[in-house]
Amino acid sequence: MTTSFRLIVTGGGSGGHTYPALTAVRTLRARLAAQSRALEVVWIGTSNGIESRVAPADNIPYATVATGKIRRSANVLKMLSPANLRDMARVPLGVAQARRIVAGFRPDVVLATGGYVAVPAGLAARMCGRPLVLHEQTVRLGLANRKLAGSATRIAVSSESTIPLLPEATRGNAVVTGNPIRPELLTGIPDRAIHALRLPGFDRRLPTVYVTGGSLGARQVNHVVRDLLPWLLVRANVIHQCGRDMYDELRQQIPPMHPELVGRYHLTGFIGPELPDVLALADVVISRSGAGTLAELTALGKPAVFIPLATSAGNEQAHNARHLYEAGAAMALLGEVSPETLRQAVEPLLTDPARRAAVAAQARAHGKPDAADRLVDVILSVAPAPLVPG
Ligand SMILES: CC(=O)N[C@H]1[C@@H](OP(=O)(O)OP(=O)(O)OC[C@H]2O[C@@H](n3ccc(=O)[nH]c3=O)[C@H](O)[C@@H]2O)O[C@H](CO)[C@@H](O)[C@@H]1O
Repeated sequence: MTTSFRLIVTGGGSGGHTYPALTAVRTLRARLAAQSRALEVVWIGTSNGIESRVAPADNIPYATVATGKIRRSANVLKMLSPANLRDMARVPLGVAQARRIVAGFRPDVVLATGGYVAVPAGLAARMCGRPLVLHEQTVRLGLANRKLAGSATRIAVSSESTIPLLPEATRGNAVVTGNPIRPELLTGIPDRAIHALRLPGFDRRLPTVYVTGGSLGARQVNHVVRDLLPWLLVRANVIHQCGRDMYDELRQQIPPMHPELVGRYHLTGFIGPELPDVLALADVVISRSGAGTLAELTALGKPAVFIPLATSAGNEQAHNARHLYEAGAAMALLGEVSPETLRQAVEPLLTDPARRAAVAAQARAHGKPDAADRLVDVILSVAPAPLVPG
């Protein structure tokens, strides 16, 4: 092997920030291995976010730094709440800790994928003079990436429509890569999901609906699906991912139903390694429109009904959902969210296979399955040239 490549990756808090980073690390590792180079990597994340489980499971050395989650509010008194003041005081500590890690490891590149933990490591990259690549999953920059944009060597974005929204001085550094998705998501096998999740009551003559509220689950999606279950389960099998924290509460609220219908329903907090197979089994998806899920569903060409998070900053999820809806690539609840509006949106996808196929084809046309490779191109392009033994 010649010289190894050193990467610091930082980002997390939710699946949306974590999985693109993980996919970039794996893709970079494979690319370097093909050139007989090794990857040395350290992930700087939070102590309890999804990344704290995902990175060690992939044998990626993991470090935490003090972070401050600033709770934004128009109310000055709320901004100055004890929790916010305590968290703001942690930011300089986190930067000092991240700086020690960056100075000691001397990475060729620092990759930051968003979430408040990315701020100290991104600032440390600049202080130590290391190239910083940001990756943004959504159309408008998240808070962490906005803070770091001026320090970035390159800003990798998921959509062309992000570039005009960047601070003017940084637009020249923007590159459209798309949002990396885990390659294994494209290789699922439906029958494996039936065995792995133990679904003997599923009726294979019926379509299967996968319900997902994003990595943390979504109470609104859970409730509207719960209320539509008696209607849905007559027509479909349902796998319902509701979020780890909401599982116990929701389990208690499932309406009493005929045992045959109950057998067609599977409730779970989080789908781990079975996700590729669950997606392969799904004929229709009911989902929040977070950027990660959207990138995955379009790459797979899955017909979906989106229920956007209405309060997300800049109404990001509604924007995502509307964009696909207007292209005929998804159904979306853009106004009232109720069991009845969900029924109206999902019924044509369940009962009309030609309609389902048409929406699926449009969805696939919006996918960018090569985003990880493009992001790795950007990372390699800003790295200092490797030392070649003379
Ligand atoms: C509530 C919130 O703040 N949502 C934001 C968060 O979404 P959040 O992280 O929830 O959602 P995303 O859709 O971006 O990503 C979810 C990721 O988790 C994975 N997954 C999900 C459920 C599961 O059981 N198993 C699993 O592996 C999905 O496959 C996907 O890779 O980050 C996104 C990307 O910055 C933003 O667009 C969202 O607005």
